[in-house]
Amino acid sequence: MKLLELIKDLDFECVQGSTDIDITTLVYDSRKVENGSVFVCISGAVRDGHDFAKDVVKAGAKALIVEKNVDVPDDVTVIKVADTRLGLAVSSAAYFGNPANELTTIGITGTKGKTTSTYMVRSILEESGIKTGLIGTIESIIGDEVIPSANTTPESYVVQQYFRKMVDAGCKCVVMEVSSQALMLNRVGGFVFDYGIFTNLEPDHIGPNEHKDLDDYIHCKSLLFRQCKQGIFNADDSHLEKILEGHTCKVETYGFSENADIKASDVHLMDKGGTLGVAYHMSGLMDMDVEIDIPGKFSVYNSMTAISICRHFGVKKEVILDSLSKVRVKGRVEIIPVSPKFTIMIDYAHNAMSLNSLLTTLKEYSPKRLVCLFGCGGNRSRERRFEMGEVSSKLADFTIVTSDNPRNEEPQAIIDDIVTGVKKADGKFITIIDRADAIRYAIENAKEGDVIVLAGKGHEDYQEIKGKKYHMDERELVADVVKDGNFIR
Ligand SMILES: CC(=O)N[C@H]1[C@@H](OP(=O)(O)OP(=O)(O)OC[C@H]2O[C@@H](n3ccc(=O)[nH]c3=O)[C@H](O)[C@@H]2O)O[C@H](CO)[C@@H](O)[C@@H]1O[C@H](C)C(=O)N[C@@H](C)C(=O)N[C@H](CCC(=O)O)C(=O)O
Ligand SMILES: Nc1ncnc2c1ncn2[C@@H]1O[C@H](COP(=O)(O)OP(=O)(O)OP(=O)(O)O)[C@@H](O)[C@H]1O
Ligand SMILES: N[C@H](CCC[C@H](N)C(=O)O)C(=O)O
Ligand SMILES: [Mg+2]
Repeated sequence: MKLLELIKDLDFECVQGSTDIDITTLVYDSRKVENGSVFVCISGAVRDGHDFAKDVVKAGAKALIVEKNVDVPDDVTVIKVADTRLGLAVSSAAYFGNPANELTTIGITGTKGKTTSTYMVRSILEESGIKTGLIGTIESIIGDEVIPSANTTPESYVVQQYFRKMVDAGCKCVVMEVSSQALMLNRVGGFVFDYGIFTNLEPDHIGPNEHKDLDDYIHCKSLLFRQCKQGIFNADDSHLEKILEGHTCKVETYGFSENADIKASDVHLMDKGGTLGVAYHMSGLMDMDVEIDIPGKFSVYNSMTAISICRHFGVKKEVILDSLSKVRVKGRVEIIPVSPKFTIMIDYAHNAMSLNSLLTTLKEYSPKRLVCLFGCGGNRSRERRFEMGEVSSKLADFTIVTSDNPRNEEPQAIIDDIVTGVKKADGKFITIIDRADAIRYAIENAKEGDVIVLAGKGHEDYQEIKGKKYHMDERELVADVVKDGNFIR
């Protein structure tokens, strides 16, 4: 491939060398450079790719894409752009032959509900015969291939690479989670989404290496709607007006609001003995009764998100209802069958918003006792700890404070922060630093009618301590306790 072909859609200045050269690979990690590579210098959170300019030339790079000046031999082509992350996105799209043009692309953004909605969309579209790829927090699904995720939205090069693989695997469509960080860091640059969806927004991801403040967080989320053709929005969210600022897409809404294009009403929570679910009526652009075996009022929103999208594909109502009745998402209100006398579920709520909506909705099922077990991630927003502590203390009847992924922080220090929040609301609690011990305590002390929530780790099968990931799957921890049998049955 000629270098010019790769960068033709970029706004660039050729500082030295020629654009009429053959290149082999496009790379943004110096360790992957080969003879003939183009190296994109990214100024990251930890390292600066420009610092590797000399090394990559030694390793065979024939061209560099930069945003700062670099000192390399004259025969190396240097292309300067304003933003190398955007440069990487646009050149990656070209490198993989602009696969987004061969797919219907759906991007879902919002603080919560992205993962759940993407699986619902994929389930409905696949059931109706539309082969659909998925990219998100848990994994990416490309035909039969499943790749575990490091980020909710991967780097732009990986996004384009997965799109290409999806096209090659016969996918007609892709549904992906678009995090605010991804929008901030141009991971989804270089193409226009066919559909952009906004689920909801609450303050989150504000801190070092994330967003500098709430306005920046909102602004980044709003960028999706300058980069999609059809926007679909939660009409009930108080931040909607700001999210719509500067939008260039067509607008359609869903929610409980009178003026929503797709409206929900008559919500009934269902408790079928061990299975918690929800039913509601949908009217407006779509008229149908919906029933799903996933608990929570937020399941109404997530399913409305999915149905609003799938409506555009002309999917039949029966297919929608059938696939929604089957869809389960790992670690999202995932009920583990242990005893008919109490309910235990694994969930991914790891901030105040999700914990609040989860516990609020579970309370509506009128459990005899709501028990909430959680910890908070180290090297993440400290505010989350106070807030989650307070939310659990307020809403749960009993809180078990334990560890999540301590990362490089002291587990006890994180727990102390959570306890500060718990004490603010005066709820009953216990602290058990080891998560396995805490889970054992929760089950062995379960009472009839309890709903026990293991919050925060969801699909994760590890615990990260001081830079190392140790295997830890809550399903296995629960099974270990069940094996010993010291609980009510
Ligand atoms: C702070 C942040 O967002 N970091 C992300 C970012 O890393 P970075 O580019 O800043 O990496 P860096 O280590 O500083 O390196 C800079 C450049 O130098 C290059 N380099 C580095 C070393 C070397 O020897 N040679 C070399 O060339 C790197 O390849 C890179 O191009 O780009 C990487 C690739 O896309 C991401 O994996 C990484 O996510 C980290 C792991 C992370 O924790 N991100 C979080 C904040 C995040 O993005 N979260 C969102 C939302 C999660 C949710 O759903 O709630 C997400 O989408 O995952
Ligand atoms: N629509 C919603 N509104 C509020 N809370 C929700 C909603 N959907 C799910 N939740 C709660 O948030 C948790 C995470 O949901 P989900 O994984 O679908 O969201 P997400 O946007 O992908 O989140 P993340 O950014 O953490 O990956 C769930 O386990 C549940 O407790
Ligand atoms: N992708 C998010 C999820 C964290 C989930 C929770 N288990 C934690 O470790 O805080 C993050 O890395 O911030
Ligand atoms: Mg997610």
